[in-house]
Amino acid sequence: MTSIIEVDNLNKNYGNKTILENINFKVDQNQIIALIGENGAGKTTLINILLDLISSDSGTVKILNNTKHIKEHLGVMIQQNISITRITVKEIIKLTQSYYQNPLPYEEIIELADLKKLEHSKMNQLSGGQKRRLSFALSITGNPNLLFLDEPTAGMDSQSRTKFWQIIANLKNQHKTIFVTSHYLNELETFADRIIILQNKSIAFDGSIAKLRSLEGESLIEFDSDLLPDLFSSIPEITNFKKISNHYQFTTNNTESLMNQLTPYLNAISNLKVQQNSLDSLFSNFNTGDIVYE
Ligand SMILES: Nc1ncnc2c1ncn2[C@@H]1O[C@H](COP(=O)(O)OP(=O)(O)OP(=O)(O)O)[C@@H](O)[C@H]1O
Repeated sequence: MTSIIEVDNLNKNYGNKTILENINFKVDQNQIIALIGENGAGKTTLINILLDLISSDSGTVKILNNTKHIKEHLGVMIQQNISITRITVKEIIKLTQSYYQNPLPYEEIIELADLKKLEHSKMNQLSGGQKRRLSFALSITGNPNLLFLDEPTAGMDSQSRTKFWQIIANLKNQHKTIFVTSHYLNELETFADRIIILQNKSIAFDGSIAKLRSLEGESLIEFDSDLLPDLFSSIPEITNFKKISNHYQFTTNNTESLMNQLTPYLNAISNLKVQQNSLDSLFSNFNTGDIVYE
């Protein structure tokens, strides 16, 4: 299978500050890839390089095998909302359609982006979440094979977010590839096939959430206790250990054995919770060291 994105030995500096160092990855068709990292990790910089909006210092990027008319097959939702006074939602979508040879039909676009009720509103009269939906509408107008979405659901209410992700899942079922950054990790956890973590300028993890769980701990165990941390911190089944005030948080790949070891202390423990490790907690514990006290 040919890769739809190929990045080799990519490096980017701003002045004497290194932002991205030796970035390598490939993306195949028909996947939702989530790029995650803390604020300032370099996600937008990487997307902007992939889109050829800024240049790298070294390395190569191949998008859609560098075929002609790449732009015809690319959809982009950048982080900033664009707003032009006096132009309506309908006008800007129609204008955008005119740039493509085979755009999606207008009715389908506004249906997908849930903009029917707003089609005669002026762009600058839209709320932040509505502007995001318009931005999404414009990104899919050309019926692209590859979609880049930078913080697509920022500012959307929870109903719009749920609907948005259902649409993205449908687009994937139509063999589209979606490359997305977001700080809403619970959304990515449900929909992303692959997680790329950017940390310390490099790709620190690249794989499925199942792989991340198997490395970092399948289960998250939490409880409150005044017992001393030394009682727990050396239990070998713990992959990550965190204590914040009297709140304990463990991750493990062997829940049963760990629970057995907690049994003698149960009457000194309250609010015990055992759950599958979420992407949110996997990410916040990722590379923080095995034992953390705050
Ligand atoms: N034009 C620029 N000139 C100098 N430094 C920049 C420029 N653009 C970004 N940076 C720096 O590059 C780093 C990466 O920024 P970037 O916007 O790519 O991060 P990000 O992971 O997308 O962050 P966020 O989650 O906050 O959107 C930051 O330290 C930022 O200050």
